[in-house]
Amino acid sequence: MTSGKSRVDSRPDLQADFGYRILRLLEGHGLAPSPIHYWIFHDYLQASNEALVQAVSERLSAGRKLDSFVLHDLFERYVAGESLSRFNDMGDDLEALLSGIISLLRNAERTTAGFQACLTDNLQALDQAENPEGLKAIAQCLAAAVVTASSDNLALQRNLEEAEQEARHLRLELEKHRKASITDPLTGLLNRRGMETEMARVLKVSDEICNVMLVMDIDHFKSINDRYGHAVGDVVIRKVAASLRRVLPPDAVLVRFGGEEFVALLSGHSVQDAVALAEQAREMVERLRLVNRQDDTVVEGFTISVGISPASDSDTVETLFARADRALYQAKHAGRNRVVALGS
Ligand SMILES: Nc1nc2c(ncn2[C@@H]2O[C@H](COP(=O)(O)OP(=O)(O)OP(=O)(O)O)[C@@H](O)[C@H]2O)c(=O)[nH]1
Repeated sequence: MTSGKSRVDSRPDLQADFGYRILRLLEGHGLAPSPIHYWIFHDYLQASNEALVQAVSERLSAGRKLDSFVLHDLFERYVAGESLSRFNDMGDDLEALLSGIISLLRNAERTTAGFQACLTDNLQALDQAENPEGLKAIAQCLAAAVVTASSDNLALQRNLEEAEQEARHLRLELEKHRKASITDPLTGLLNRRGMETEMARVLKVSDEICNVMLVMDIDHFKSINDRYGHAVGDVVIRKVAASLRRVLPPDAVLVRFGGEEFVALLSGHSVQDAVALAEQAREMVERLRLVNRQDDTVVEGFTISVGISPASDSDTVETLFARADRALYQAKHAGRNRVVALGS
């Protein structure tokens, strides 16, 4: 087995050819074309994962077997642990898996055609058989063809079932990792990575609708951390996030932008609506009281400032954010614990 350096071409004929090369390798190693097996050989042939290529090459040059157990282990070590962005490429791998399954079905078609040809030949021979010896030979030949065809079919069925099960598992994993990669673990809100995709989608689909962005920041948060400690600071961030979630409409895209800063995109709301909602959120946060369980002291006096800007038709997430952030700066500059809206 050798590792090719070429990237997979997106043309369907070349993709199918690449798929066939992987399937031939799978066949050569007596492995089912399951997604994980497929993936390992795919990355190996593509030489896209250096550590994996090295691990596979070492095994092969040491004459060690590549069985399903080894491939699952390689997957855990060198593929599943890679950066989450790798999961975005999984669509391509699943597509390749599909072409693998199609090729399996073609093989099955060929087996069935071969079986039919054997039946036809033997039926003709049956007409011409003149003695019991000849009949016996035909019967033996037919029996052998039936056994081969049914064991081929059984193997195919097993391979397809295994592939289907793993494809389902991969799809669930993919969804789990996709969600984790765009979620902020402290608050459960979208993180910055999710912000770009989700907000760009809203801006794109709702050209005719009024979109408004809010940028919200906890005031003097550094002093909360300094006075009560980082753990209490984290609880404050969570409480503020929960207040924002409660006040803002359920379809608002709400993001923890980082640290103590949050961003929301409202769709189908005027700037006046956004100001009213921001005022509600500001008041709710101002009223929050938190008891520090370590010494029973009450943590209070935290507030938020909010900057608001409506989106124009030509806005990207970045340009809209820059304006709403400017409004936030004005709110901070004017004394904090307030809402400032541009273009209202
Ligand atoms: N507890 C906690 N603190 C964080 C987290 N991320 C960032 N911080 C802290 O948040 C603080 C942000 O402080 P600054 O950017 O100076 O802003 P500020 O004190 O809120 O002041 P203004 O924004 O001007 O009102 C820093 O001390 C960071 O260390 C986090 O996840 N948890």
